[in-house]
Amino acid sequence: MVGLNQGTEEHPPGAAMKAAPTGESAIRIEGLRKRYGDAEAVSGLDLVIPYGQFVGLLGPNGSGKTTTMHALATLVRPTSGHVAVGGRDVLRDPVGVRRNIGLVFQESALDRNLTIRENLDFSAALYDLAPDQANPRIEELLTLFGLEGKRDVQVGALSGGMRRALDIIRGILHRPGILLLDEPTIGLDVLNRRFIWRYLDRLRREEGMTVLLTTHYLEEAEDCDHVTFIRDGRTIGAGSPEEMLERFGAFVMEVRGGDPEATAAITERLGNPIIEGDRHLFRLMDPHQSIGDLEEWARPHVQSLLVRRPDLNDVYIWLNQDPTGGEAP
Ligand SMILES: Nc1ncnc2c1ncn2[C@@H]1O[C@H](COP(=O)(O)OP(=O)(O)OP(=O)(O)O)[C@@H](O)[C@H]1O
Repeated sequence: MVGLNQGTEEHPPGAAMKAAPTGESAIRIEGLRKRYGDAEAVSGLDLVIPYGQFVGLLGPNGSGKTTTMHALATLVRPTSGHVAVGGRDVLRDPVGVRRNIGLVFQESALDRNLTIRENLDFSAALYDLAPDQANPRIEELLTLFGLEGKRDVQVGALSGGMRRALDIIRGILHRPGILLLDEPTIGLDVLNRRFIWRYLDRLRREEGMTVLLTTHYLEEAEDCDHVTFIRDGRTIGAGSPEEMLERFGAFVMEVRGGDPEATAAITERLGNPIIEGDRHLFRLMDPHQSIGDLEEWARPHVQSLLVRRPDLNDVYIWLNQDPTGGEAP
């Protein structure tokens, strides 16, 4: 991948910023704390991301995801701890950090009164992209995202989905080596979400881009190399999605609307369930455990009963109810 920024001493203009400069991690967070008055938004977070990895930072509302992203993007000053991006410390070299990252944040960075093209030209200028570098890139991305016919339309007149696509174009215009995505697909329909993920996947594979993602759509994190679940600003579980699913169990028996007798009988066989609304999730650790008789007995006593493979949504619910659950055995 060619870095189109103006360059620094280590990365002169046009130098290849192929992901993996010597030894450094793309992202290194050590003991990050951020306090707002008496409240602690992030409480000692550690996260190290090697170059080229796709990592999900997952957690409920208010768990500290955006604050962490903002600390990485030099928008929030850590109260304590050490944060480095692309080998650069966010406090000592914020300009160097910003030059090498792309941001797609919850709040759009677009100016609603400018047209698409004006927004992108402005962004290109911010990253010191020369017009002969920026113009083909802008046109390529507008075409790819189906916005080429709208280049002269004011951003305020675009649909929410188009604005989000434009936010993403803006985030990757300068070919950053490291991309921070804070709920990038919020508000997009399924087709647009899939499209954007296919494109980001291509960028990762072809250009070795490092991606840190927060999302509430946990299926988007299934392709991550690593996921870190946080709550109250602390890690409550971390590993590859496969490892997390394995720790959760081989299968899950999902029961809705069971009468108390049925729920008690299943609990006796399978252990305490994870309860979410009217759903009881029973974890089956042994893939060979025979439960056919239990299923048959329970079916008439419940509204629905399904035995299925677990997914990251199950892991998320489990860890939020049992924050020690995600620790490696
Ligand atoms: N500028 C601020 N001033 C005071 N408190 C803040 C500020 N920004 C965040 N917080 C608090 O810090 C905590 C973490 O917020 P943060 O936005 O990082 O969570 P989040 O995990 O990104 O949530 P969501 O999923 O809702 O976006 C919350 O309790 C929030 O109220």
